[in-house]
Amino acid sequence: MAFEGMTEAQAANEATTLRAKLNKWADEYYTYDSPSVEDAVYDQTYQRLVALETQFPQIVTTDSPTQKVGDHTLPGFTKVPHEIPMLSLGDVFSKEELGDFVNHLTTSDDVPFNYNCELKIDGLAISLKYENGILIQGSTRGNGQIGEDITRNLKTIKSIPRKLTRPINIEVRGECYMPKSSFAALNEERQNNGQAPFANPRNAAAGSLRQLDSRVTARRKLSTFMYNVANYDDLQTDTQSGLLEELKSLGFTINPSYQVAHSMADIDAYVDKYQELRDGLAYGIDGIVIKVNSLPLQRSLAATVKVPRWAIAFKFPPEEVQT
Ligand SMILES: NC(=O)c1cc2c(N)ncc(C(N)=O)c2s1
Repeated sequence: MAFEGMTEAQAANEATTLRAKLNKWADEYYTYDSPSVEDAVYDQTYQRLVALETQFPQIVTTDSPTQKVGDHTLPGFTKVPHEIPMLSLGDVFSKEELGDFVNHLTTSDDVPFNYNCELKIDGLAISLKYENGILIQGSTRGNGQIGEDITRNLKTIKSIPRKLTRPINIEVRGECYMPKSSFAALNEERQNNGQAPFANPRNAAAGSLRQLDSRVTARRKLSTFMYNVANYDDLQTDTQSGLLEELKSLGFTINPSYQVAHSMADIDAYVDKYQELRDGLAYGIDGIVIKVNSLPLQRSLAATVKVPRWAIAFKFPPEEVQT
C-alpha cells in the first residue's frame, strides 16, 4: 500500500494512532483475554503500521509494536484447513417446523423413522485428530473450512484423551464448554481482580481456548462432549447412537442424554423433557439436535453447501440470565 503525497508529519501522526490501537488491542488480548476486535483487524492494522514505517523509516519509535522483535507475536494461531468442513446446522424454532423437516425427510427420501436426539451444547465447536490413537492436532471450527490450531490448549483439558483405547486414525468433532459452576467462579475472580466479567459460559470458553498461554487455559476447568466423526472408516457401528457409544469406548466424553426416537411423539417428548431440565443442567444448552440415526443414510443424504440434510437443530429461546 503506497502512501502517495503523504508528508512525514502525516505519516508520524497516523503511526501514533495505529500504535495506540495495536497496544490497546494486544493488552485486551493478552491481559484480559477478551479482545474487542477480530485477529484480522489486528493483523491489517499491524501491516499498515509496518508499511508506514517502511516508507518513512524516520518515524519509527522504539516502543512501536513492530520493534518488539522476538516477544512480539501477533495474536492468532496457526491456521488448520478442515479436509471435511465443519458444517453448521439448520435451525428450527417450533415443533411444527421440526415436524415439517422430519416428515419431509422421512417421506421424500424414504428415511425410516429412526432419529437420534442429542442436547445442543452451548460451547465452542472443536475438532480432534488422532493418528494410531494418539492426539496429534486439535482445532477450532473457525469458518468451517479453516480453523485455528489450539492443540496445546486442548491438551490441558482432562476430558480430552491424549491416547485412545484403540490405535486408530480418526477425526472427532464435538463441543468444548465451560460448566456453569466454573463460569460463576471465574467471573467472581475476575470481578475481584477488577476485570470485566465474561457475558456467558460460551464466551468464557472461547476466550479460554484462544489463550496463547496454555497455563491460563488449564486453570479454566473446561470440558467437552464429542458427538460426530469426520471419517467413518475405522468405526464398528453404523448408527449415530452406536457412534456415541463407540466414542465413549475409545475414551471420549459423550453426553449421556441422547435418545433414539421412532416417532414424532418421541421427538416432541424429548424436546419437552430437556426444555424442562435445561436450567438444572451443569452446562449450557441452546437446543436439541435431531439426526438421522443411520450413518450410511447420513452419508447418502450428505449436506447442502452450509448444512447437513440429515440433521436439524431445534433452538430454545435464550436462557433467562441468573442475576
Ligand atoms: N454445528 C453442528 O453441527 C453441531 C453443533 C452441536 C452442538 N453445539 N452441540 C451438540 C451437537 C450434537 N450433539 O450433535 C452439535 S452438532
